[in-house]
Amino acid sequence: MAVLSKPVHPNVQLLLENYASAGSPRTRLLVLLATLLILRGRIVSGPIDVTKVPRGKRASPEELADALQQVYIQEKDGSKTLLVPYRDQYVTKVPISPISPSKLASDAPYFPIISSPSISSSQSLAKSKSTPTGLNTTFLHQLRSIIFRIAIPSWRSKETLLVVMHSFFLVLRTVLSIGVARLDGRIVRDLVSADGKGFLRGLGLWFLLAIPSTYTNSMIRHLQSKISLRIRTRLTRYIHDLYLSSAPHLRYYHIGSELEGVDQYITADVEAWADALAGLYGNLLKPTLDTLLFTSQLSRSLGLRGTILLFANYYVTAKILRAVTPAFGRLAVVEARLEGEYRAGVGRVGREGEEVAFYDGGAREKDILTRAYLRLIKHVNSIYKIRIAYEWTEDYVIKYLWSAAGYGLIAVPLLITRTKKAIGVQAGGDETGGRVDNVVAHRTETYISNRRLLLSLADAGGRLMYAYKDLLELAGLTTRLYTLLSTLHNLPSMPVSAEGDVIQLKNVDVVIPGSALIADSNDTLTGTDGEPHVSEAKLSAPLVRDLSLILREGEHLMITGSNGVGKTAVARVLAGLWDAHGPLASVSRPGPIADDISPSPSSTHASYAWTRPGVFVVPQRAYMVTGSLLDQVIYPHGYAQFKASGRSLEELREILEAVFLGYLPEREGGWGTRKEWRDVLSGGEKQRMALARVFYHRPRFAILDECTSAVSSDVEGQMYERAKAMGITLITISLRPSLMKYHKQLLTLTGDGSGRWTLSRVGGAEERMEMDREIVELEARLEEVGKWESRVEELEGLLRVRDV
Ligand SMILES: Nc1ncnc2c1ncn2[C@@H]1O[C@H](COP(=O)(O)OP(=O)(O)OP(=O)(O)O)[C@@H](O)[C@H]1O
Repeated sequence: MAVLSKPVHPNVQLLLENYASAGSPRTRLLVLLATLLILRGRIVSGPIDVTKVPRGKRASPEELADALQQVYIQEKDGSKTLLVPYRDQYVTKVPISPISPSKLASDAPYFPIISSPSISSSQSLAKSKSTPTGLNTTFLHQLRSIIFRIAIPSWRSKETLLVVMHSFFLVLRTVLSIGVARLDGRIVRDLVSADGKGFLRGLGLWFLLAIPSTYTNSMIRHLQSKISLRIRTRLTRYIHDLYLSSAPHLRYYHIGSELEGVDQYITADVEAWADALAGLYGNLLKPTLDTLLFTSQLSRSLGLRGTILLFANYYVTAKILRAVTPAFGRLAVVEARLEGEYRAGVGRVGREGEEVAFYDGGAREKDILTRAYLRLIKHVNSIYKIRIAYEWTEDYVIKYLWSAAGYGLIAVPLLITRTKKAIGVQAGGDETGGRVDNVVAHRTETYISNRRLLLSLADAGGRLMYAYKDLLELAGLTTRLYTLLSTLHNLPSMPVSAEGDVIQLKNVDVVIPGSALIADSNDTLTGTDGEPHVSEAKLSAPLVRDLSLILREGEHLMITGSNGVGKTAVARVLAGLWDAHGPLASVSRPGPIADDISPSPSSTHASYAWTRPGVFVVPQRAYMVTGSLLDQVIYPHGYAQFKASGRSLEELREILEAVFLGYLPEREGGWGTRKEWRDVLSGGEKQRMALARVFYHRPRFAILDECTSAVSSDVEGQMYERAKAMGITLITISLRPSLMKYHKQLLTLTGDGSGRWTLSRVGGAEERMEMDREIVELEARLEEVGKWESRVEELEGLLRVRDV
């Protein structure tokens, strides 16, 4: 274990030696506690996977600059070490090991979708697995899957060590509580029997015992927070790996239609679940232990009758409280959902602020947000109301009923057993006054100890009841978390298309996925690969029917057709975002290819080895990533990949100049400037930046989806020519006829609802016929010009006559 491999602290060495030579058990106990105090720091710092640069060693400016640009070190085993700047002077190294696909695949069977028969087949995946949230076997199954597959995957994990330490301190606290109860009784006994020395000794011990007691309390809180944080980290990393999976899964893309408010699930729900689980362990273990130990302690002095009464008390209490406990789990689920809706509303206004401002839509947005907030608050208020009755009953039962029962139980030994003995002793007539005092002192000691134990017992009972409520809330949160995980695990992935040198679509029906992700066993056909495939009968009419085309390098294609006809839908199929339907459908795409690239035809820079992506899509809405100006150009690559590629800033500047954005680094204060680029760049600048990415990556095929609509025609033309000169084959989706001349093929989607399409060569017979038709039309119109002119003259003549 890493903790034990560290050199032993000199103070610990000294204490261990003292421990060996210590005489009395009490001294040994004190030495042991002091040793634990010193070891604590080392044990607790053990499970953290953040290695700090040694204290005092500051990072060099280069290291800091690298860290600021999010550089990571790629390790040999495939993991990464992220360099995170901290306190402006240090760099923290955070090792990140991605979860292997085989681990994800082996976990998938543990997260099946639980379908409810009451849900109709047309409802989505997530809705179909809404399960009752209570303490039932479903909950246990879900909890077990999340804990043992993700949160604490192995008994040798650091989380286990933390749980063991937490358990140790929880037991220690209970043991110390019993010690305190005993000592309390002893002090009062010495006081009653006027034993000054004993009283002072007891007081001294009291202060000594206070040290480990208070320390134990703070350690319990500390370890609980640590466990919660570690569990949250594990879950978050796991979910990130699943959620942000690359093709063919693209779960972040497909989950949108399945689960609303995914951000709420990933952020707030994961945190709440980790907190609830870590808190519940302590809240359950401690009072359970307390109840067991205190009960065994009490039963010694209460005798059989008292013990039976004590258990009768427990039974009645549990019955009453179960009857009045509301469905906290279900309430927690609804609260989390409403919280998510409100949060999503606030996020939307933040994102679309400018659009809302142009419409001056603040008042309308306020209405929407207020409505979402009021729905949430109404629910939270109703929970508070439900809680009043529950907490009132709980307080009454735990505080007053238990205390009354406690008095009764204490009276058993005092009034019956001991009184008889005392009377018997007094009746003997040979007792001295001192012995009577002794009896009273012992009776007081028993009373004080028992009373303290009973108070602690009442406290433990209260905590157990709270833990029951927490358990129900955990059940609710578990349902939410499980819903997220099972949805992520069960999203059908797109079939991997064949790789070739050309883009080829054969007999493809382009269909809106809508009902395409129902993984219900009744509606889904399972393919030979075990992945769920969608029943064809469920799908709506195709936007484009039986599409077949082959696109070789250099055969630039333009896709056109009226709005909403399905042009982008074709691009989605080409990019592998949508499935290709049809009994004989097949898609093949070119894969990445290694190439030696010289930066630009005119450049003096040395050429470099570069892997050109097969297909690169520039979407209709320009996307700006969080990060520096440099990050915008190289997206989806990061700074580390840029550095590793050996490409230079000079080359990036050339690329920006090619898209007429050469002024940006100066205007924005350099390549490293971080801004909200979505707002800083104009619409046209964002579109040019998107083309700069195409020039940077140099894909074999680039799909440009109306991504130059805000760029002036001359600039657009120059960018098109440059892309072609770089050897990029263009697939342009556009309604602008002026772009046709840069392409060799034209795919026209007719858009009459039949899904028909035509593929023609630009400048080919069909296009010439089209032009001829247009010329005939225009000539016919020109012939009418003479008639219109004479009519104008006629009208002007009439007006002149009227004026006279
Ligand atoms: N995720 C989706 N869910 C439901 N319908 C969708 C979805 N995506 C697209 N559609 C519908 O499919 C049709 C085709 O959409 P597409 O974006 O391909 O149109 P387009 O031809 O590119 O139009 P435009 O020229 O306006 O960009 C539209 O009617 C659209 O409403």
